Amino acid sequence: MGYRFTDLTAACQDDWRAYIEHDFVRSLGAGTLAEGAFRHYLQQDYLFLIHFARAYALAAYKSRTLADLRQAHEGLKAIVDVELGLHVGYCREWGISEEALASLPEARATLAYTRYVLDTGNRGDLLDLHVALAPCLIGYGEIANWLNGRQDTVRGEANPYDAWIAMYEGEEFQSAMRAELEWLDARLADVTPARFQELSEVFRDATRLEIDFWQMGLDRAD
Ligand SMILES: Cc1ncc(CO)c(N)n1
Repeated sequence: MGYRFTDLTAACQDDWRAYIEHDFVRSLGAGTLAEGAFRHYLQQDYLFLIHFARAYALAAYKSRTLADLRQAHEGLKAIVDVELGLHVGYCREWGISEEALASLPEARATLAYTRYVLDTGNRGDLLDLHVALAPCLIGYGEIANWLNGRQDTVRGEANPYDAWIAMYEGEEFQSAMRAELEWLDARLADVTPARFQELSEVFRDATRLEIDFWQMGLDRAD
């Protein structure tokens, strides 16, 4: 007993590395990612963020304490008021209008991932839901930091995807990631080995679905 977040990544080390160090991420960092792949990813990520916001609404519903309710409320507000606004603005810079976003067909990888998170939260409790969301929030923060530590990563105007890295290395996202790590470490500290096993399966499945999300971008799959 006495688990913490790093035990979840350790329990699916190969999948976790395959997600963090995916070819999509590497080529985005090097600035060599095909524009069409990035555009497809951005469009699907708009749909992802809408369901991500719904997952925070579910977290509010699943909350037993005012502190948890507040945390879910803050997460929902951050996605709806800040992240989605930024995303729409960012898509516009890439020539994707809000009307185009509103009428997008949802790719299977987006459907699978977002509905998996919502189903896991519905089936389980608040901890299940947070563990299903952890690869998103903690993973993207770790990806930005991993990219920054690499020789092959190109920053500034020479990389058309520089703003994407900047968003996830930024203090706002990084502090949300640290808060999530703290919350998870506190909750995982007193779960039983059997419960940890259940949670590590949720974490691994969500991580595999993040891998599919990157691959969907590379393949422009629908
Ligand atoms: C698919 C996906 N995972 C995580 C994040 C981080 O919020 C995102 N925007 N999209």
